[in-house]
Amino acid sequence: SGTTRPMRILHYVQRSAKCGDVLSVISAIDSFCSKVEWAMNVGDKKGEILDAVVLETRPRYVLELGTYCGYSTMRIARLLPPGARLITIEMNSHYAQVAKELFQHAGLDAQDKSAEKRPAGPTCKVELLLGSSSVLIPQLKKKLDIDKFDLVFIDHWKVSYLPDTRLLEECGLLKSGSVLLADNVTCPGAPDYLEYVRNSPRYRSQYFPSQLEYLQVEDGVEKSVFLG
Ligand SMILES: O=c1[nH]cnc2c(O)cc(-c3ccc(F)cc3)cc12
Ligand SMILES: [Mg+2]
Repeated sequence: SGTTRPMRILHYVQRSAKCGDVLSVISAIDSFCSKVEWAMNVGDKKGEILDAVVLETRPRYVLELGTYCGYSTMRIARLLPPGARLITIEMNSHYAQVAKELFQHAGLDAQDKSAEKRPAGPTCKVELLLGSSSVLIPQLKKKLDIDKFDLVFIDHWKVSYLPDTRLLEECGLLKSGSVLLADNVTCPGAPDYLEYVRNSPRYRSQYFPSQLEYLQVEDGVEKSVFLG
């Protein structure tokens, strides 16, 4: 089969969203995925919860686990002040490539950190890392000169939610007040992660009920504040 789903999203956006207009790219993805073909973006309903948490947290350092086509990356980036840094990790190189092209269409100042040709240091807001989160998380402090994250959006593979959270703790990447926001804690579900953040004395956790992107199926996001 010729094209992939991410490519079909990209082509629809390139045809129908205004260049340099990140809101029109976000709404074009939502209209494609609600009218033409479902895709695993956080979507507009859970996206509004994400927006509210970003605005409330006013983060300077953000980590996203699971870029996919970059829909939530763009939702977050549009709400960050200049000088803030958004690191997004994707292990699928095709997804990462499509995300980069969507960022370009949106006029988002993004760079592919795995590409050597760009100048060193944070010249822009979004830094896309290609690789496995479990391999890259322990390298963030040294490679990217990051100390702690104010906000982590967890939206990759459900079996990695808990081990990667433990890894963030062990690598000293969370500070008292750091916020974890996890997508899909109901569908497909991340039961071991939920059990951990809801029972650990080191987190104050809150569930925001919503619906699975573009469908009438129950899902929700879990906001967990690290208490140090
Ligand atoms: O694998 C996923 N990663 C990140 N987000 C996801 C997401 O929002 C939804 C789903 C998903 C949900 C229902 C279904 F029937 C099939 C896939 C998967 C992921
Ligand atoms: Mg998701």
